[in-house]
Amino acid sequence: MASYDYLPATVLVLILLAVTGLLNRWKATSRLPYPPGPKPKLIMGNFHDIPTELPWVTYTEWGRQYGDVVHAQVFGNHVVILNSLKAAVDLLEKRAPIYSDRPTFPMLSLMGWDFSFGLMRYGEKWRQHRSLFTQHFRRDAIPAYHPVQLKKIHGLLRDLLSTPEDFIEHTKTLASAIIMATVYGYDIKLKHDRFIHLAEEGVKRLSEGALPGRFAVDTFPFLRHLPSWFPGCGFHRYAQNVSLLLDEMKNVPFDFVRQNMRDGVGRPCLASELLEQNDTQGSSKQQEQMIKDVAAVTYAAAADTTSATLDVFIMAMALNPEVVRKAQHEIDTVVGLECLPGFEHRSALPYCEAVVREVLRWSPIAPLGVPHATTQDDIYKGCFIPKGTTVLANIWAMAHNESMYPNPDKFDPGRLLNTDGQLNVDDHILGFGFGRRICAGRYAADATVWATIVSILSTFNIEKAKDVNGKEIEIKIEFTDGLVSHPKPFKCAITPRSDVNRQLVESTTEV
Ligand code: HEM
Repeated sequence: MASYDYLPATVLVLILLAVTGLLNRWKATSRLPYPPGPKPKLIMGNFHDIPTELPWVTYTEWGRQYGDVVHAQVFGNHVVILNSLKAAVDLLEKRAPIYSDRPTFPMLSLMGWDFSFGLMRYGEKWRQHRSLFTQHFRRDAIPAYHPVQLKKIHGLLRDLLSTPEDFIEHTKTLASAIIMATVYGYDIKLKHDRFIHLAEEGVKRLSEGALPGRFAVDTFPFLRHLPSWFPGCGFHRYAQNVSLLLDEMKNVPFDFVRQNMRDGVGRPCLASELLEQNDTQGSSKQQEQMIKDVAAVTYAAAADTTSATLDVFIMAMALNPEVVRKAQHEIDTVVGLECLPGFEHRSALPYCEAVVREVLRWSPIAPLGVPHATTQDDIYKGCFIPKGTTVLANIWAMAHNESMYPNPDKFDPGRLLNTDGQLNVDDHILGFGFGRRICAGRYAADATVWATIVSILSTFNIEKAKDVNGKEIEIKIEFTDGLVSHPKPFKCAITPRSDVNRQLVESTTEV
């Protein structure tokens, strides 16, 4: 047939194009070096140089040795670490169109976790999901959540009154309770809550499954095409189980919302609002799936981050009694002793605001943010950054930069205030990340964290715990590894400031 006559020529042209492309790429790469970094070994690259424990500390050290932008390579994959705010702003914000992708891991999509727009590739689907989320979590939408946030925070105060030693459990419950109430209109039960169990399991399997090196398929993606009975391919079964769990995690709370809407007992919440819109507009199944996905992302992104931040706050207070006293003095002066603080007091509490900002700076709970990735080759300060590079913002290094924050390990809210006691201009919260992938829930997070911190400070003292001999138990400042880094368990004493405060907490009601 005539069309076959063109085949050899077409193949030749395609080969020529490919060779030219490769040549161009080779020329670019051979002309310009990658950013400086530890010398890679053959095949494995820097696999053995990348630490599994507290990698941000090693990356900060690399920053001192090699500069603000450090390059490493793992089995041919490029990784660039940004150790300064300037480099993060230059690349992740000013060049956002090409630095807003997320790296892909075969295990992530096999498990079904790529439903989350927080981990999704940059593109149209991500844009739609993020925009749906933002409608409900943009700055001016947050005041609608204040009543539910305060109600759940008052529940936390009651929990701290009855079992203060379980404070880590209580901050976790608070973070979950706020999210479940705002997203699904659901009040969690304290023990054995099915929704929370599903959500926690889903998030746990994500951190286990996405752990670098846990499954060979992430290093050798071709393995995904081999059947599950093939030796070393057990990851298929693991992924399938997680995927079933995720389906339940997304669907079960929605069945609850739908049932309540039908019974007319539903409370306004994100899911019911979205479902109503969807029903009245007669939208598609695909639209409903997007609503379920976006709602489910919220739990995954919000619960752990918020509770870890509150645990950092409690640790910082136990270590810094003078900060507790100053903040309490400010609250007593502005709010008085007869009531609990509310959002209307916020602008009159600059010292407390500085405490919140210092908590987020002193120990950022996502020290390396969430990895970004490049969608095009790029050149920065004379160095070549290839398309597909994983880009890590070392938030920990930026927050501990001595020239911006002298004596950075010291917890000192005063560094964020002018001499007149008002907040200084440093209001860039590094802990929320950068550019188009910046934390989409930051306004909700900020409101919850602020209100919890001032509510606890207004009613409780936080001090080091004492042993049976009355000797203070030292607190080790240690954090866990992982995408979200929590303080390692520590003991402290959380006691009501006075009988008046105790009664105030007791007088808050459950309804
Ligand atoms: C103090 C608590 C929180 C901290 C420190 C935090 C921090 C972060 C960070 C560092 C990122 C990655 C940013 C980047 O890629 O540059 C992120 C992403 C995200 N966060 Fe948060 N977060 C917090 C709470 C929340 C809450 C309460 C919600 C939901 C209500 C939320 C929703 C999200 C979402 C959806 C993303 C993914 C954004 C995207 O990929 O487009 N976060 N967060």
